Amino acid sequence: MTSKTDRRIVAGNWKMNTTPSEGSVLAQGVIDKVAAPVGKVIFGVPAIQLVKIKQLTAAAEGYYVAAQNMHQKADGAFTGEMSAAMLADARIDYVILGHSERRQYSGEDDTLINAKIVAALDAGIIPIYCCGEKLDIRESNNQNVVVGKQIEQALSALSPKQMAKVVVAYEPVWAIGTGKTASPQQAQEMHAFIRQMISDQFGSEIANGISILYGGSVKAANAEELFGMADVDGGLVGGASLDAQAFADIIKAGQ
Ligand SMILES: O=C(CO)COP(=O)(O)O
Repeated sequence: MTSKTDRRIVAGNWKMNTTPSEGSVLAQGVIDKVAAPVGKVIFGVPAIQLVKIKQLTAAAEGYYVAAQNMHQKADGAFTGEMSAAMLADARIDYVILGHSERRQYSGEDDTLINAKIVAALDAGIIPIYCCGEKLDIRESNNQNVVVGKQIEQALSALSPKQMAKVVVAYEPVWAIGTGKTASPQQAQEMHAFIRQMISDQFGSEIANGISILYGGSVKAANAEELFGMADVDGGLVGGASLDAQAFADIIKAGQ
């Protein structure tokens, strides 16, 4: 049976921050501070840094690299886009898909995100699928309805074999970049709900093997408590992943 430690992932989402020079210093700083992380550590870096950070992490056990987006089509006249095959050829391990900032600023919906997830899996890239509700939905206590629908639209058409590879990140929009964190209990409730949904459709073995990460104002001070919850397998960290010491402390939280 898969244990919580097997599912452990701490991923940084640098978003549109760091120049290539700064990014290399940041990634190396983290690697130097945490030589053998428990579980996996992922750097989600700007496209221009993917190859360089992959080279830098190649010799560092436990470290992986994620793209922050990807196009759903195999190739063609899509100026400015990047395909799954390009990521696979560069040996990029993961791709963050469906982040709320892409939903908000680039109009991505779960039908499109599903197509991207399938394209990533076909190329051997692991999707980190982001879901999460906005503040008004949380205030009206409809978070399970909204997140349930996101999960269903983005993931329910996958085969069990495909689903077993997906990483899910629950990122309540009201907690992203706001300094407001979901309480450990709120995170646990939603993560348990997501795992139950996956179990209902794909079976308990697949559901128990999947990593479900929490994202939204994770920092060293709250990581241990959040990651200590039964269904919180780690984090997708924005702002705090831009500081080597802060991110290193989060990687080590609760270990
Ligand atoms: O969006 C996030 C990670 O993808 C979370 O960002 P913050 O950690 O800055 O709130």
